[in-house]
Amino acid sequence: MSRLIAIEGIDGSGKNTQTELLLSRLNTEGKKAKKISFPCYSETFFGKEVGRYLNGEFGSLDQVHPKLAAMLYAGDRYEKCRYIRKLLSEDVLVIADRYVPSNIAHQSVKVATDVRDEFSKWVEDLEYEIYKMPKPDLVVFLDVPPGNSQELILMKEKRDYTEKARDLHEEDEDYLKKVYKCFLDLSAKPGWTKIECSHEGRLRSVDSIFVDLWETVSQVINK
Ligand SMILES: Nc1ncnc2c1ncn2[C@@H]1O[C@H](COP(=O)(O)OP(=O)(O)OP(=O)(O)O)[C@@H](O)[C@H]1O
Ligand SMILES: Cc1cn([C@H]2C[C@H](O)[C@@H](COP(=O)(O)O)O2)c(=O)[nH]c1=O
Repeated sequence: MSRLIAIEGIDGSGKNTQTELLLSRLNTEGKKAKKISFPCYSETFFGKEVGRYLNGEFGSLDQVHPKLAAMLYAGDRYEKCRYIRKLLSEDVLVIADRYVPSNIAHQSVKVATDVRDEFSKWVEDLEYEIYKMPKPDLVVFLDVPPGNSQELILMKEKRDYTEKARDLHEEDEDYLKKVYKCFLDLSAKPGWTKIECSHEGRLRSVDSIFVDLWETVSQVINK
């Protein structure tokens, strides 16, 4: 059972929370599973540079060309490519807390709408063709609207790469709204499942969201 499952969503949408629960449930069920989180801020050469980018050290959001930012994230993932391939070859289920779709959603919204598809294709070529990253078998979008996620961002623990409560991406609410819309559009594509994490404007509980996530993942791993 070689499977790569990516959990996606905007900043502060509960990806870490849900991927930890998923890993623990898979282990309880006796499945071989590992979790990997991107960016790998402290482990990889490019991950450290991503931290500097998100701390604003290379310029503001509109000063850093999205292709250059995307290349930092892609480089970080490429440094983990061999590890992921090894796990998959050993039939270990790999749960990715963010993967290539994060690069598409977060970087493509910085370019004009008429060239967004072209930009997304460029990211896919870079990651899947040039770097030969394995493609995910399932992408789950945790649908938390930006209004709900802002509170969660502020609940996060301090990060090593920044002293700020909100990093370069998180502090720009208009940008996060565009990223959210982009994820919504992507989640209609084949291979994606969307989980609605809020109801009537209120965030659902961690446990109830996990019920839906487990049902979605079970269908893929039991195929
Ligand atoms: N459904 C929920 N209800 C209430 N609090 C939640 C829920 N999901 C997550 N949280 C809390 O929100 C904060 C952010 O969650 P988490 O770190 O899982 O998000 P994330 O999507 O991984 O964030 P990021 O990608 O920006 O690092 C944490 O403090 C977590 O405990
Ligand atoms: C993997 C990846 C991430 N991003 C963006 C998404 C977030 O705004 C940050 C990472 O923050 P987190 O709190 O550590 O999740 O970076 C991106 O633009 N491209 C990517 O590939």
